[in-house]
Amino acid sequence: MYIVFEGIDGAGKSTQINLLKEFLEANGLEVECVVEPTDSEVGKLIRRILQRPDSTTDHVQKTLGLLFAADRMLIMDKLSDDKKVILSDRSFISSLAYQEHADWIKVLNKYAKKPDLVLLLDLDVKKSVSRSSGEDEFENEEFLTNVRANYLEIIKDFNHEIIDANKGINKVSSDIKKAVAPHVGLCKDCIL
Ligand SMILES: Nc1ncnc2c1ncn2[C@@H]1O[C@H](COP(=O)(O)OP(=O)(O)OP(=O)(O)O)[C@@H](O)[C@H]1O
Ligand SMILES: Cc1cn([C@H]2C[C@H](O)[C@@H](COP(=O)(O)O)O2)c(=O)[nH]c1=O
Repeated sequence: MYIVFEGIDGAGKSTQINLLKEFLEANGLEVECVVEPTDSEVGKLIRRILQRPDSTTDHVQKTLGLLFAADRMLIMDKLSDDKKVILSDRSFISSLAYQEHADWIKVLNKYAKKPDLVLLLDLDVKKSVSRSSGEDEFENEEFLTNVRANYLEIIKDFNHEIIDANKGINKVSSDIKKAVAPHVGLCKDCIL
């Protein structure tokens, strides 16, 4: 089972993945977490580029689209272990939302694994900017407003749940557990 967390910067993906991992393991499931960009040499290059002042320009966005596609190929083997629940912090859906909702991104990610379930943590853009470190040039209101709009359109093509990430951490966690439970054979109504 390959479950992907998506959402704009600061939506709570890392926080919620850790809480869901604890919950699933407490219920006897084997869980592995992955994150994009990865900690590979490609991922490290990506993170350096994200901090460049020109990272939101068209040509750098196209460079990032190429690099993200290559970076995620390096973890493809991890995503196909059917004995585990794989929780991923981002996927090729981020490339569609952040770089461009276009065929060239879909072709580049032809071999990327399609998620069994996408949890879109939908957050108000102003909250995103206020929660972000400000290290990445992406973390600005105008850019993230466009990314959020892209997500709400793109997500329709996937098996998904939209989670209101504006709520408190524990309420968001409860909503996520209820959304995931039926997909992993757990009782949804047993979750507070
Ligand atoms: N529901 C919430 N309410 C208030 N603060 C939250 C909530 N969820 C997460 N936070 C806080 O917001 C910040 C970002 O959270 P987190 O790193 O989990 O988000 P993220 O989606 O992984 O971010 P990024 O995509 O930028 O890595 C952290 O300081 C975290 O404690
Ligand atoms: C996978 C992926 C990520 N991004 C962007 C989104 C974020 O602004 C940064 C780093 O991600 P993090 O969750 O903040 O650690 O990279 C992107 O533009 N395209 C992608 O495919």
